[in-house]
Amino acid sequence: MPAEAVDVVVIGMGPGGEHAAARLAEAGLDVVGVEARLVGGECPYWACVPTKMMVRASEALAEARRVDDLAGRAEVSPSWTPVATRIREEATTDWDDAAAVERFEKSGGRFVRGRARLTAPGEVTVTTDDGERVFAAARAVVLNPGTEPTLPPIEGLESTPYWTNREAVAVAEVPDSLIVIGGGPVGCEFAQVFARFSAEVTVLEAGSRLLAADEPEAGDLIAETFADEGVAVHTDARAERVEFDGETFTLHLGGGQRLTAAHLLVAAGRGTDLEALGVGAVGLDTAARTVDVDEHMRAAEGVWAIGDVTGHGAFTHVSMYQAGIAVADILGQDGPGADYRAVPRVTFTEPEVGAVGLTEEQARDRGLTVRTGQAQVSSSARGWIHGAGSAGFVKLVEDADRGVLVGATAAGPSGGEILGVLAVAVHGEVPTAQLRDMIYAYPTFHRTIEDALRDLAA
Ligand SMILES: Cc1cc2nc3c(=O)[nH]c(=O)nc-3n(C[C@H](O)[C@H](O)[C@H](O)COP(=O)(O)OP(=O)(O)OC[C@H]3O[C@@H](n4cnc5c(N)ncnc54)[C@H](O)[C@@H]3O)c2cc1C
Ligand SMILES: NC(=O)c1ccc[n+]([C@@H]2O[C@H](COP(=O)([O-])OP(=O)(O)OC[C@H]3O[C@@H](n4cnc5c(N)ncnc54)[C@H](O)[C@@H]3O)[C@@H](O)[C@H]2O)c1
Repeated sequence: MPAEAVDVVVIGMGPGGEHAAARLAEAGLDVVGVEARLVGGECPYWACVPTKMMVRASEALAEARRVDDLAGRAEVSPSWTPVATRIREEATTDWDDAAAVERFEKSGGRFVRGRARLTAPGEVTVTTDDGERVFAAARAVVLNPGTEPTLPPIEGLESTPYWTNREAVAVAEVPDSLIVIGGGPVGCEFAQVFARFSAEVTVLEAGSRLLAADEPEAGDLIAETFADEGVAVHTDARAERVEFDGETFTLHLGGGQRLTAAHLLVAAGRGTDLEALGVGAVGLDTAARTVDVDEHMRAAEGVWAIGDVTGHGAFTHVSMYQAGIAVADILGQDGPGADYRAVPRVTFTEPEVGAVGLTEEQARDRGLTVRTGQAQVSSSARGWIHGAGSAGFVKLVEDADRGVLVGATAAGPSGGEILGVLAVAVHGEVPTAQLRDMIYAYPTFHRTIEDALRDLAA
């Protein structure tokens, strides 16, 4: 089959791929964007956007339940209908990407629905419903395949109707009971949402704490909140076998312990099948977990990779940031390379856990002279005024030799928003002495940063 000559093929149109494909097409290149599922990727249809709509609704319930403490009396009768409707109609247009495809085509790109793989340097073969198409990309192939949920090795799991995030965002009704395998960001966000809508939820985490990528204090805080809200958490726990009898899942843990629930959500991490993507055809390791890229996102001669697959943080903002760098490089423009010192991340539980840069442990592992400072939100004037729902803390990680922050966590009410100040401090390497001289508005939650700076100096 003769190859169709093009300038660029983008494989996978997640947030970064869609952005890169459109910008390159607008720059006048002949761009083919290939997407197996929906243009926009995981984020708008099965991840960030619908889950944050769920979180928003569950926070409204939690606030309403605090009325009794603060403002009289409120009866709360949760209903999933407005959440499911919003996700179906507003967020995903019933999981239809027609508008996104049209937007891309208006930018000048050509869209192909299908599954693509590299078959030779510069050559991409796409399997579509109508057969195979081959493209020869003269200038660039951009890989943005994202990740798929990983199935943990639990006997019997594959033959059960377990959920991943894709089924969980699309539910029409809240499950009566739910076991969540995995206490990372995905598991914790879903667990709290469904519990606040009255599901009986159990989280099973193989490691010793929730939110393992964050400061231990963050995992402890979420575990305490879950205990208060009736979410059962089993850490250092692994399922060995699972059965489904048509109504109930039974998970067999080590030591004869069993857990049962009507539904099972697998949130045990994510990965990419690099073999299926054909990266071996350009000399890349098909057995690796991620595609190594340089600071301009170059993975091999004529191949750029962006997004989750690069292993620099599985976040939409990282994918978009990398897309911008790759586009500039492909267009031959000068520009700064990627800088990951201040990657912000927010887990949208309540308390919200915002973090940037290194954790204390990561900073120590790098051999830095580390000083930390910490303060509780509830001890600040605003936390005290706020009352119910004010749990949280700010933790600062300083490179004491240089007197700058290299990492920080803001957990609590609006933790992800307070993080903005800390991200600037880490990114700009603002001296901690200068942060101490700043004026922090009274009485805001972000004044907890000032308290944590005082603790850092003590
Ligand atoms: C439940 C959940 C909640 C999340 N919440 C947040 C959040 O609040 N904030 C945040 O920043 N991040 C969040 N994330 C992470 C975020 O979804 C991803 O980081 C983001 O989607 C960027 O991913 P990406 O650009 O690598 O590609 P993806 O969004 O994964 O898209 C890749 C696309 O490539 C397609 N594809 C793959 N292989 C091929 C192929 N061979 N041929 C053609 N097409 C292919 C896939 O179908 C997919 O559409 C969340 C993730 C999950 C699972
Ligand atoms: N708000 C956000 O920005 C947001 C939200 C959700 C996801 N994400 C991104 O998506 C990525 C994937 O998230 P995730 O939570 O699926 O993955 P994760 O890798 O962060 O967490 C998975 C957890 O599952 C546990 N686990 C693995 N196997 C297990 C088993 N057999 N039994 C019990 N526990 C097991 C792991 O120990 C780990 O703690 C994250 O890296 C994150 O960057 C971001």
